[in-house]
Amino acid sequence: MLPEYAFIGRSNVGKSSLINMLTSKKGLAKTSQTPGKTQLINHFLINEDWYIVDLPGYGYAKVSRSSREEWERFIRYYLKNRESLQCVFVLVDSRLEPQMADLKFCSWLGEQGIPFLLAFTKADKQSNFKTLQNVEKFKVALLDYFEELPQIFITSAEKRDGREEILTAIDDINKNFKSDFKKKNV
Ligand SMILES: Nc1nc2c(ncn2[C@@H]2O[C@H](COP(=O)(O)OP(=O)(O)OP(=O)(O)O)[C@@H](O)[C@H]2O)c(=O)[nH]1
Ligand SMILES: [Mg+2]
Repeated sequence: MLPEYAFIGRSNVGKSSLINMLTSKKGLAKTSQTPGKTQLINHFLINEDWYIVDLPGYGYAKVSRSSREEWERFIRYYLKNRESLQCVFVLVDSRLEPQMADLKFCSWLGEQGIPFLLAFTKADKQSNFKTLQNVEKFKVALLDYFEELPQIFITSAEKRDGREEILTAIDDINKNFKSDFKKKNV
């Protein structure tokens, strides 16, 4: 069993772009200007060591309500039951003020005891000041739901910002995963 990391966020937030940036393989995860491009759970094996999972965006309004609800049920089922899932990267658009859909999703992860990290996307689209302002507002809003804040990354797929930080965080979690795994086999 290999450790798995799920990337999720609202439609068009830049999940597939961030995955491509992290893996350095352009075109590995399909990106698009049309929200809703990713409609399946896509697994990408990285270094034969761990998986990234590209999930379809939540809150995508253009598919029918029933198929959206079905997908959301499926994603929630996957997140709750996937044994190899180490943590979830919740992607948040750094250009926006805190969005209810994102906060609710984080709160749901918290209720389920699913560990998550936050990655703010598209930081190249505005000034650093504006990005940090939105990140700060999001933190304040999260504190309504959590006593402690998760680890936060500020990223740009365009400029490849945040790449080392995220890969280092994944590496650290992988190390623990491997030692646990070994213990069980001795
Ligand atoms: N400038 C800039 N554009 C970005 C960045 N990340 C994504 N984009 C653009 O945003 C759009 C959506 O990106 P995707 O990676 O397809 O988003 P997604 O979250 O996978 O979308 P769905 O699969 O539809 O849910 C594309 O036009 C990307 O080029 C970024 O860091 N900077
Ligand atoms: Mg996508």
